[in-house]
Parts: sequence; structure tokens; C-alpha cells
Amino acid sequence: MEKRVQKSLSVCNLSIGYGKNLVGEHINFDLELGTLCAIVGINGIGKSTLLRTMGKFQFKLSGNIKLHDKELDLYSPLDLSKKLSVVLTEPPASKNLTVLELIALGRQPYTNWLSTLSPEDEKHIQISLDAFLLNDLKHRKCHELSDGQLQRVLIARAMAQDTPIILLDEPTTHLDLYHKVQILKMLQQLAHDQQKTVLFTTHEIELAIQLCDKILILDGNNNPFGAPCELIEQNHFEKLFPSEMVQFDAKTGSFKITK
Ligand SMILES: Nc1ncnc2c1ncn2[C@@H]1O[C@H](COP(=O)(O)OP(=O)(O)OP(=O)(O)O)[C@@H](O)[C@H]1O
Repeated sequence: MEKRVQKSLSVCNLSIGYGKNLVGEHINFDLELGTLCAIVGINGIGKSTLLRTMGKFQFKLSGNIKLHDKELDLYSPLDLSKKLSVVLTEPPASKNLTVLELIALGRQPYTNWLSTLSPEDEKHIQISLDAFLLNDLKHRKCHELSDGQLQRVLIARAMAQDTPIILLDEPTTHLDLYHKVQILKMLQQLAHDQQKTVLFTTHEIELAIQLCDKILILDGNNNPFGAPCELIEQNHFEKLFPSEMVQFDAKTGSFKITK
């Protein structure tokens, strides 16, 4: 029997920017549940602007963004908080909270006005603590954590929010290689095991090629989108940086300094 493919996030002919300042246009892609996707591109090309636009933190200039076939603009804040969770680069204002308290904030869309946690809320919090190896840290204050630990807590909070779509802005910045891979593998598990659509911006193109199901390359032109091997075959990574500095090696899927 043919598997029914459900699009969880669809972007069609989207233009992004700030008022009259156009940052990106012709952005088109569809993502299914169970997909890990990276947005890559050079500094200032618009990765964070795109992510913030999809998270409804800023207005699109034109085009369509649909979550489960419904326009993003038509979602009420409460309905949106059950469909989409967002992890941004700014450190949370609530760093004085413990790990457990911060992750519990992910349950806000489901709790009453007293924020009383139900057994269902407690279950989601525990699953998130387990998935991101945070049980031993759960009573620590967030300001006492390393960057890598804090990043795990922020993603765990998004997981506790239990939305089908999770957007993350540069989740691996400031991390060493081991912890970059750890975070990306955890995101991959979240996408594949929990059937989430996980979309993140990154400068880790080589890791994204190895770990992601799909990649969107913002290139200021046609913004190619596809599976990493398709993008390699179509020579899209070669065009990402000026070739007098770095060149892409399609055989190894890595960049080399031009000698
Ligand atoms: N609040 C803002 N108002 C106006 N322009 C902005 C604002 N924030 C960013 N920009 C501009 O939008 C463009 C895209 O910025 P953005 O941060 O989205 O790029 P990026 O690809 O995420 O960059 P980086 O890789 O350096 O993080 C840049 O030219 C930037 O100067």
C-alpha cells in the first residue's frame, strides 16, 4: 500500500525581509513529518530572518507559509503554540530557573492559568529529560550550565511542548565538535523517532550533509532544496563560497581551502 505523505510545513514563493528591505525571495520547500532539515548559507543571507518569519516573530513580505495545509497567519497564538515550537539564539530571560522549571515552561500551552502540571505534563517533561540526558542536571539553575548543557535544556523544553514542528536558530553555535554532533544526533532522533519536523539554521554544512534528510541552501538566487546527495550531484555546494577561498569536494562531502 502506498504510504500517505503528510506535508507538515510548506513554503511557497516566500519573500522575507524588513519593511522595504528585501532579504530573500523565491523560497520554496515542503517538509514532511519525521524530517530533519538544515537551512545553510553565507553570513547575512537571511537564515535567521527566514526562521523568525516561519515562527511568526516577524511578518513575511509575500508568499505562503502553511503548517499542516493551513496558513500560518490564520493560527491563533494558542493554536500555534501547539503546532510549532521555536528555539532562538538569545539566552532565555529565565536563566534563574532550574532545568526542570525551564523545561516545564514548554507545557504552558496545555496547563491552566495556575500552570498546574497534570500527569500528562509530567510525563512529557520526564520524556524530554530522558531524551536529552538531563536527569542529573534537573535541579541545577540554568545559569550554572555550560553552553552545550543549556542548548540541550532549550531543545528539551521545545520537545516538552510536544509540537509536530520544531524550529531552531543555530542550535550548535559555541559548541565543540563532539557536542555539535551530539545535539544534531539528538535532533535527528527527535525527528525520526518522534515523527517531528525539525528545521534548523546552521553553518555546519558538512555535518548537515551527513545527518540531515533535507537541506535548504539560501543562495540569494533560487535557493535550492533537496536531499544532501541530490544537492551535491547538482553542484550546489560548489557555488556557496567564492572558489578562490574554499572549494567543495563532492567525493568527501567536505570543503577544502584553495591553495
Ligand atoms: N532587525 C533587523 N532589521 C533590519 N535588517 C535586519 C534585521 N536583522 C537582520 N537584518 C538584516 O537582514 C539580513 C539577513 O540577516 P540574518 O540575520 O537573517 O542573516 P543570517 O543568514 O542568519 O546571518 P548569520 O549567518 O550571520 O547569522 C542582513 O543583511 C541583516 O543585516
